[in-house]
Amino acid sequence: MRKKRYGGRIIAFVMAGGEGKRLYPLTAERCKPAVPFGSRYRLVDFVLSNLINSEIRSIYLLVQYKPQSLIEHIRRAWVISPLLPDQFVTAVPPQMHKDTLTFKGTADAVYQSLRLLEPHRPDLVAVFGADHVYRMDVRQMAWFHWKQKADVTIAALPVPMEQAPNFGILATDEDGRIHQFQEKPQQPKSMPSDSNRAYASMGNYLFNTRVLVEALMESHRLGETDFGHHVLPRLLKTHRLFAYDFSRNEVPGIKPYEEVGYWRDVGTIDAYFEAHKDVLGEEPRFNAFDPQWPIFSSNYQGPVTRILGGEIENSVFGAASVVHKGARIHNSIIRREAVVEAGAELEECIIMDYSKIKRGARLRRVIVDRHNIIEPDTQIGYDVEEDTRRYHVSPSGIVVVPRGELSFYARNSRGKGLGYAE
Ligand SMILES: Nc1ncnc2c1ncn2[C@@H]1O[C@H](COP(=O)(O)OP(=O)(O)O[C@H]2O[C@H](CO)[C@@H](O)[C@H](O)[C@H]2O)[C@@H](O)[C@H]1O
Repeated sequence: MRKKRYGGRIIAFVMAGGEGKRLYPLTAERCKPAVPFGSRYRLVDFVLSNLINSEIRSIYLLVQYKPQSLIEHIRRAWVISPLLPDQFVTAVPPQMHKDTLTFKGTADAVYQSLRLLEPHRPDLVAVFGADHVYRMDVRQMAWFHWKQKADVTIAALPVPMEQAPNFGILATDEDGRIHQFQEKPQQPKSMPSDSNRAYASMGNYLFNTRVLVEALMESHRLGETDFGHHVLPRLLKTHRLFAYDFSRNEVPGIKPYEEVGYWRDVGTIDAYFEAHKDVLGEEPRFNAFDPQWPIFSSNYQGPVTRILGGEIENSVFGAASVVHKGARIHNSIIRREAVVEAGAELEECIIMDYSKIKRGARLRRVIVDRHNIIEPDTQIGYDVEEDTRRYHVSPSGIVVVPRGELSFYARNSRGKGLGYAE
């Protein structure tokens, strides 16, 4: 497994300002990195866990769009230790220097935060996205970067051709040196070895610190704002850019049945829904509960889940949920403090925190966002026309019930909506 180690100092900027338009309505009130995932995570937990497990523990999280849920989550879940000042996850809003009130793009976000590097004097800066579900040992990428004497290394993996226009697409020499980079090309080129797939950037970069600082100062001067569109194509002409093949990354503890190099950009409701299927089953494609590579999240102190009866198959539950007698739950994910009442039926559903599915309601292929009450005997997922009138329906027919309104608090028996589920 991992034999050689990179010995320099690495600081991380995690770009967590994404609006996630295609995940609407899950991103109506929160940024994409704060979108809940699985039974207890938010999307940002994956990149943060990967960095922490890779011993990169000085992390600046660049936030912008609707950041409140994300900031609250970081405050509760990601305090490393006040005794270790070099180990932190800090949310950084736009610095409002001169003319800038916002981050104008990913490169501008890092440019505005460059001063934060000064006290650390890192050898490398990891600039990572915050929106993906995966496990990665970043030390292996750093070792590759050092060995190749790279200025910039981009983590990359093959994707099916039909998805390629959503990504930065690379072409490399045999040793991984990049000779072409196109951000989201209309007509992507396939890999020479596989005409059905293109080699895509994962949006995770390692930069030699000086190269990054000089490149971003130049970008700022030129009015460039984005890594994929501007900075990387320009650096390609003058510097050594390499692609790190993510399929070679070996995460300790991976089970034989798991997909090697599992990585999902859950950018749309359909992709988000599909990725949830990967965490279910006796042999899940992606197992987030690996003691050798833990995915950390909030440290919840409430009660455990209570199952009072019902018929349950292939489903996972967050803490403090309640399943009443006579409920049927199949192939579903029930997050924290959710309640499924007697006679309610859930088939392939994601029920988020603090939501209640009342007696006799039937839901099929539905995502219920937080703080909702689904009234008794409601049917969702059985009549597309009706669902389209009332909710959001994705191209493949997944229904999303948006986050509950403030009236939820008034309707909830405790008047607050945050008591333990009953
Ligand atoms: N203004 C801003 N401030 C702070 N953070 C911001 C931001 N705008 C976006 N982000 C964050 O930056 C990351 C990249 O998001 P983008 O929307 O810029 O690119 P996209 O994911 O489309 O492509 C990118 O990621 C894909 C892989 O998903 C690559 O293939 C592609 O080349 C690359 O550009 C995300 O984590 C997002 O949350």
